[in-house]
Amino acid sequence: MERRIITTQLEENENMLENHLRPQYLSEYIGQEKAKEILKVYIEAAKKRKEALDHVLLYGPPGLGKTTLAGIIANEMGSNIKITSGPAIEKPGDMAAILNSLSENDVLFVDEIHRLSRQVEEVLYPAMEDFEIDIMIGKGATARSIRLDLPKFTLVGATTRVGLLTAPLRDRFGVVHKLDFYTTNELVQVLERSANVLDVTLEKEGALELARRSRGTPRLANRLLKRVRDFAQVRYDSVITKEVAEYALDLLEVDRLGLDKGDRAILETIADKFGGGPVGLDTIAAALGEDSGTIEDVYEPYLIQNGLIERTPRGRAITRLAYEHLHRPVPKV
Ligand SMILES: Nc1ncnc2c1ncn2[C@@H]1O[C@H](COP(=O)(O)OP(=O)(O)OP(=O)(O)O)[C@@H](O)[C@H]1O
Repeated sequence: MERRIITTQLEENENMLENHLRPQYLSEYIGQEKAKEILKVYIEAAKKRKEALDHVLLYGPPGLGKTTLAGIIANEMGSNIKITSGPAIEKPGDMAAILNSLSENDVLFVDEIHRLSRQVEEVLYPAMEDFEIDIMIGKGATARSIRLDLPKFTLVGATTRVGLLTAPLRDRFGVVHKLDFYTTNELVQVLERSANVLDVTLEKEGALELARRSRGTPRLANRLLKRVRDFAQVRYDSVITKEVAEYALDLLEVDRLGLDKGDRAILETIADKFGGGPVGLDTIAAALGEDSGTIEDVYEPYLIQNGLIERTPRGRAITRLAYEHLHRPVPKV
C-alpha cells in the first residue's frame, strides 16, 4: 500500500516538529490524568528523599506521548535524559557503555524496549535492581568478570507490545502504566496548544473536525494540523475553519472516522472478496499484497477498537457498522 498520511510512524523531517510541539512539564501535558497523578506523587516523593525515581514502564499504541512523558519526567526531576531504543542496542557491551555513561538521577529512555535481545536485557537486571553491572575483562581462559557500581538512575521503558516483554524485565519496573487513546476534547486541547506554537489561527469547529479524524492520537492530530495549515496559509488567510479542515481532510482522503485509503481497502476487500468474512488474516494480506504483520499491528487495532472489524475464531469479519460506513447494504443472514 502507498504511504499513509495517518501512519503513526514518524515521517522524515518530522522529528523537529515533534520536538517543537512537545510539552516540557506535567502541567502542560494534556489528558492521561491517571498517569499524571501517579507520576506526580512518585516524583515528589523521590525529590523529597533526594533519590532517583523508580523505573517506569509506559505502554500503549504509538504516538500517544510516551517519549514526551519520559522527557517530562526528566524535567520534573531536574535531571538529564538519554534516549535510545531496543533495536539500536545490539550487544551487551553497548548497553553496559550506555549505563556507564549515566550520571546520578539521570533518566535513560529506552523506546521499543520489547525489542532488546535477551543478552542485552540481562545486563539490565542487576543495573535496575542494584545499580551494578558485570563486565567481562579479557578473553578465553583468562576472562573474568568484574562488578561495577552505577549511579542511581531511572529507566523509562516504552513499548507498543507489552505482552512481548519478559517477566523478569517487566517485574523490575516499579511503575507500569498504560497510555490510552485521547478523547476528542483532549485532542482539541492538543491542537489548540500546537496551533499556538505554530502560530496559526484554529477555530473551535476546525479543531473539532481535526480531532475527530485523528484516531485518538496526538501525533496524528499534529500531523493533520500541519497539513491543513498549509492549505489555510495558501488559500484562506491562515485561518483554519471547519470548512478548510473538511476540505483539506477530504482531499487527503482521511474520512470522518479517521480512516484512510488503506483502512478502507481492508474493509472493502473483506466485504467484496470474502462475503464480509470471517476470513484469515493471511488471506486478506495476500489479496491486498500487504504484509500480514503490518495489517495486524498497524491497521487492525483501530478498526477493531471502533467496532468495524471483529476477530472470530475463524478469522476477521466486518461488522454492520463497517457496511454502513462504506455505504453498502448490510447483507441479510
Ligand atoms: N499529552 C500530550 N499533550 C500534548 N501533546 C502531546 C501529548 N502527547 C503527545 N503529544 C504530542 O504528540 C507527539 C507524539 O508524541 P510522542 O513522540 O511522545 O509519542 P510516543 O507515544 O512516544 O510515540 P512513539 O512510541 O511512536 O515514539 C509529540 O509531538 C507531542 O508533542
